[in-house]
Amino acid sequence: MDLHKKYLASLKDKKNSFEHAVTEYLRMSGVYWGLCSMYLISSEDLLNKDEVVQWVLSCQHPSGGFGGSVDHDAHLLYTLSAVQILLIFDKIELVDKEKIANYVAGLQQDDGSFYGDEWGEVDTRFSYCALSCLSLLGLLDKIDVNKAVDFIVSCMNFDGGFGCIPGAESHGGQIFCCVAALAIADSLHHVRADDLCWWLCERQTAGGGLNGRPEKLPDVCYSWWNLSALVILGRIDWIDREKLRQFILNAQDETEGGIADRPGDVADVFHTFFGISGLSLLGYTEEDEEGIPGLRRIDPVYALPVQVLERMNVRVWRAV
Ligand SMILES: COc1ccc(S(=O)(=O)N2Cc3cc(-c4ccc(C=O)o4)ccc3N(Cc3cncn3C)C[C@H]2Cc2ccc(O)cc2)cc1
Ligand SMILES: [Zn+2]
Repeated sequence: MDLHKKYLASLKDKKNSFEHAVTEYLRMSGVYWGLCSMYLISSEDLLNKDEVVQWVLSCQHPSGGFGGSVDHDAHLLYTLSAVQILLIFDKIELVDKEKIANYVAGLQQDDGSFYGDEWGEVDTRFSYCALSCLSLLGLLDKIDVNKAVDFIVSCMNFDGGFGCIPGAESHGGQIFCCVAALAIADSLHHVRADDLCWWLCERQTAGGGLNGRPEKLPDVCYSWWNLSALVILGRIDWIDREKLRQFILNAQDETEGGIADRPGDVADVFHTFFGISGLSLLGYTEEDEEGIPGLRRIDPVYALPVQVLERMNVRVWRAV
């Protein structure tokens, strides 16, 4: 835990690294992954709250949307990340919620789908970003939720999984987005839970890690994508939790801190966040028996600390 705290706190000082330069376009999400990781290991105090909040606000456009960095175009991905950061810091009152909600609602299409931004890419990832962002702002009534649900259901495949668009293959990342979005819309009855959870538990490989599609290598981030869907559908016991826990712990960098996509690879903030979140979902938090001291609970639907959601009176997910 101490090494992970040092790793996460050091990210703000690595502004000249290659990785920092090539991930400028998603910096808003990178800050959310880093900050939420620090909160989950009870070390959010290591960040300069006012400095981060001012930077987030400097990325907002007149449209109400947020870009991935200063002077970057507004996008739904980074608008959600900005709202999540402000909620973790309890500073959402600094923004005009209606303005953000109007930006998000303006991206919904006639078939219920969402563009990621003005350039028109459609992906079920963006359906999740829209429903999660509006739900967190308490403004779900700004969109046609029934049509949003219809589009998501149109992306369901024979295997019970979901893809980016109708007819696209099932993928762990899209399955999280669609199942969590349907949960927010109180529409989980559309999910063929046994078929989908069979597909999800089949994603566990011999080494204990989960992959995102059949025949692919296991990857720590699917400890979030696949596992959160299993938790939402109440079937976490369909996988071997201890073997998955071991896979995540083996992906830790024992010298520098951080967690990689799999054992032996270089750690990054993306996989550090999803590894810590996976351990939290597996029930190894400070509230659980044999839990990791200092590890807090994460909500499987909103990917935010449960304590943050409870402070906001947003309904926290309880497995069915
Ligand atoms: C290293 O190659 C990639 C490939 C895709 C991407 S991505 O932006 O399309 N994206 C998010 C993502 C981020 C990172 C990363 C490393 C350091 C930082 C600093 O903030 O961020 C690394 C990977 C990654 N991927 C790729 C990936 C993860 N596991 C397997 N792969 C191939 C995911 C990808 C898609 C994505 C997921 C969530 C999200 O909110 C936005 C985009 C980024 C780097
Ligand atoms: Zn990954």
